[in-house]
Amino acid sequence: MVRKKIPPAMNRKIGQAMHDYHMLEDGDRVLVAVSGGVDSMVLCCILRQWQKKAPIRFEIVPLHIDHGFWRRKSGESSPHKKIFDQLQRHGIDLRTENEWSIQEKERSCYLCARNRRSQLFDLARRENFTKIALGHHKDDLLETFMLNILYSGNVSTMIPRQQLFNETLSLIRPMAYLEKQEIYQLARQFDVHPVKNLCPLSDNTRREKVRDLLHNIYSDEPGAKNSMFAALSNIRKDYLL
Ligand SMILES: Nc1ncnc2c1ncn2[C@@H]1O[C@H](COP(=O)(O)OP(=O)(O)OP(=O)(O)O)[C@@H](O)[C@H]1O
Repeated sequence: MVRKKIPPAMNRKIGQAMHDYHMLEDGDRVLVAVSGGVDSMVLCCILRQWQKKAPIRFEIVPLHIDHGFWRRKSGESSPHKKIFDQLQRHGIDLRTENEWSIQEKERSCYLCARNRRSQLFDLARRENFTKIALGHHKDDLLETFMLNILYSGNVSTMIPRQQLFNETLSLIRPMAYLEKQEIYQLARQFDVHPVKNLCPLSDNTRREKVRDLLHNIYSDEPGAKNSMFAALSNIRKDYLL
């Protein structure tokens, strides 16, 4: 059975993130970036529920960028219908665009993600969207923080709201305060299932390493996740080099 109501504790976290970072305003047009993974599909369902209840009016348009990996696998069909059907049950229409083409011999995770990002920005600006919503969550933010410390030598992460193009467009991450486990719980409740990513490349070894590392830290020290997350907004500049 599909239960659409978001449990109050999770709804409070979403509301807190929205409030802390002024994510939504009356009249917003929100382009929701949907990969077909569980996070961005749950994000769509959350925004749909908020749209029904919020005292402000905003529009949501979920968009999937099809990288076309399925074309190279026999028997596979486009992810559009698999995502579309699931979101339809929540009263949401999915739009799909083919990715801007990339030379196959040049394809890499970095290039693919950069290309997708440019395509999202371009479409958002051409069609007067005010926000692009992404499915990142608290665990993603902590992983990125660790990745940047361990491999890039800087202290930073993905921020819940990022202003772009003279503040005419913002990237928002409404699930910034939700943990991955909570997103899985919502996925079961909303009855959404990830659509398999058929990308033949996987350049995620560093992220996976960091994920394992963090998992071990959290198992040893159950309070560590919240403490690390709090540290992201408690910078003592006088005690840094
Ligand atoms: N093909 C795509 N089309 C549209 N948006 C995308 C696509 N791929 C990724 N995104 C957006 O970028 C976010 C981060 O992408 P990433 O590949 O890191 O996904 P993820 O952490 O596995 O999350 P998800 O479960 O949503 O795939 C996604 O949550 C989604 O909002």
